[in-house]
Amino acid sequence: MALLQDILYKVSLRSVQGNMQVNVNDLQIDSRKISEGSAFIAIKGVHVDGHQYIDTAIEKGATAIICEQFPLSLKEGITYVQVENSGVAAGNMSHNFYGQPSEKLVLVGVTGTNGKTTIATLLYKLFTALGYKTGLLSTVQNQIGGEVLASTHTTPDAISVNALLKKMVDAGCTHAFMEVSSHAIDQHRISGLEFAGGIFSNITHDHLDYHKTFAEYLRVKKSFFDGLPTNAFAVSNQDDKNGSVMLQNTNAQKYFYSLRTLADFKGKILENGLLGLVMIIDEQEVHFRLIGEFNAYNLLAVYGAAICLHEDKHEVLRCLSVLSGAEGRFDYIVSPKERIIGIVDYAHTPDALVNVLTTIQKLRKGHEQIITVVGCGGDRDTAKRPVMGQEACDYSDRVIFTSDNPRSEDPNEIIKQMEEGLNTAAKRKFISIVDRKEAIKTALSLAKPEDIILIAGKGHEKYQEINGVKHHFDDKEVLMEMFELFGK
Ligand SMILES: CC(=O)N[C@H]1[C@@H](OP(=O)(O)OP(=O)(O)OC[C@H]2O[C@@H](n3ccc(=O)[nH]c3=O)[C@H](O)[C@@H]2O)O[C@H](CO)[C@@H](O)[C@@H]1O[C@H](C)C(=O)N[C@@H](C)C(=O)N[C@H](CCC(=O)O)C(=O)O
Ligand SMILES: Nc1ncnc2c1ncn2[C@@H]1O[C@H](COP(=O)(O)OP(=O)(O)OP(=O)(O)O)[C@@H](O)[C@H]1O
Repeated sequence: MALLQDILYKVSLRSVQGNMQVNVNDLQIDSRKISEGSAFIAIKGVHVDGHQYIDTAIEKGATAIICEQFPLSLKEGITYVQVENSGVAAGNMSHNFYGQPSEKLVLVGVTGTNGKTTIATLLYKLFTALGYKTGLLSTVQNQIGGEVLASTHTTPDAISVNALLKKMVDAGCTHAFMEVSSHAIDQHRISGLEFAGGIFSNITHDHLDYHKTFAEYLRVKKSFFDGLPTNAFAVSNQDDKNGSVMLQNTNAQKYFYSLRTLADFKGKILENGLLGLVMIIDEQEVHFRLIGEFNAYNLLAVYGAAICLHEDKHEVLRCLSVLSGAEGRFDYIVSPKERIIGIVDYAHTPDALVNVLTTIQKLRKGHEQIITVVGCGGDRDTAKRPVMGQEACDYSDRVIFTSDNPRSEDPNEIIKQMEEGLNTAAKRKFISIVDRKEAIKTALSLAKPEDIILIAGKGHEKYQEINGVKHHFDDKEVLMEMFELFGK
């Protein structure tokens, strides 16, 4: 419980009708979650305008309304607060309501098209290994010093973020690492948070269904760094075309990592194989369990951030060397008899798919086939479908197009779009099997000893979303079932 006036600290107010000295029991941006004595923040969303639920919220017990426009008639006994931007207000108000938890933690945000989960998870594991009680907010899961909480978003809404950060403070966490998605930046889910640092991994074509243009996507990502305070650090990828642009207007202390040029955190890959990476970082040769060049970048980003947080470099490298990555990220199992390698990977963007396939190409001995099972999600960026279809064929010997999370779309239509524009060579390599389990089964039936099967797109997910219903589905589980079924 807190005073409305206190919760509105740092919020740009336009006008107020009613008493600011009322106690607020709870804060909500969703009228369906309102309880007695709550404050309801009306936000104009992508689908509907929250302002239309103001009266419903009052009927359910809201006593304070925060909005951009007052409703035509105001109800007695209710405090109405008009703000410039409800999304920004939601961020600041949540921060205040939950006792400004980000200021009591060393909070680091990770943004970029690919690598956020891996980097944030590695930081969580590293700082835990270094002896800190640590929190994590990620696509795969949220963690509070070892306690695992389900995750619904890459970056939850402002209220949930602050509630989770408060839980971390209450549990005695000193550090928190969180993924910062472009949707979250745009929707002000991180407004009001005090970051000790920000990390940029890379930026490529993605989420243009939401941001419309690449320039807008870039601007949104960059605004995260523009908003960092002077005492924060910003660590960026020098080898990404937009790595410098990302930090050009930040007030934070700038640092760069690179595998190619001189940088604050420079790495060199000596070996890149199925047993992991051998790298030189800061003149120290280290063996890592993670696989592939993109993970060399992730490791450098993590190393850079840890150094910015004044950790001892030898300790950091020692701890990093034994860590595995995030679940469903280049997660592989080998069949007992025929040594078929099954890789489950979350790659669901054109860039991530090429990355994982080129990594496999580099790691293969040469005689094995690469069989890829891949689909594209429904109700999301459609432009990537033909691109991913072609890429899968370019970098594999056999490809099976299948269903991902079709959501409200017809999976056959999605697959058709993946098939559109395939070149002649690609047309000879693919088949389409809409049922994902059947597709994996077929991949196994095609596989000869030591072949490599990549199942891309869903990684850690334990479900397949069809028409609003989440059906249990676990790529790795199906893969193991098929290894057994075929006795390979
Ligand atoms: C497209 C998008 O980002 N939508 C997010 C957005 O919802 P919205 O704008 O559609 O909300 P809306 O339905 O228009 O409603 C507007 C407002 O009215 C309120 N409302 C609505 C109905 C009602 O009866 N009463 C009521 O009060 C809603 O609570 C909301 O505050 O704001 C909600 C609250 O923060 C989010 O949960 C929701 O995420 C949806 C579920 C989603 O799927 N988002 C994805 C695209 C997303 O955010 N992904 C990124 C990761 C991307 C990546 O890197 O892969 C993420 O951070 O997870
Ligand atoms: N630094 C990187 N550069 C390019 N690709 C990467 C990088 N790190 C991981 N990947 C690839 O992208 C996939 C997604 O990785 P990860 O989950 O860490 O990214 P993410 O940014 O969190 O994505 P999402 O928000 O969609 O979960 C991985 O499975 C891997 O194939």
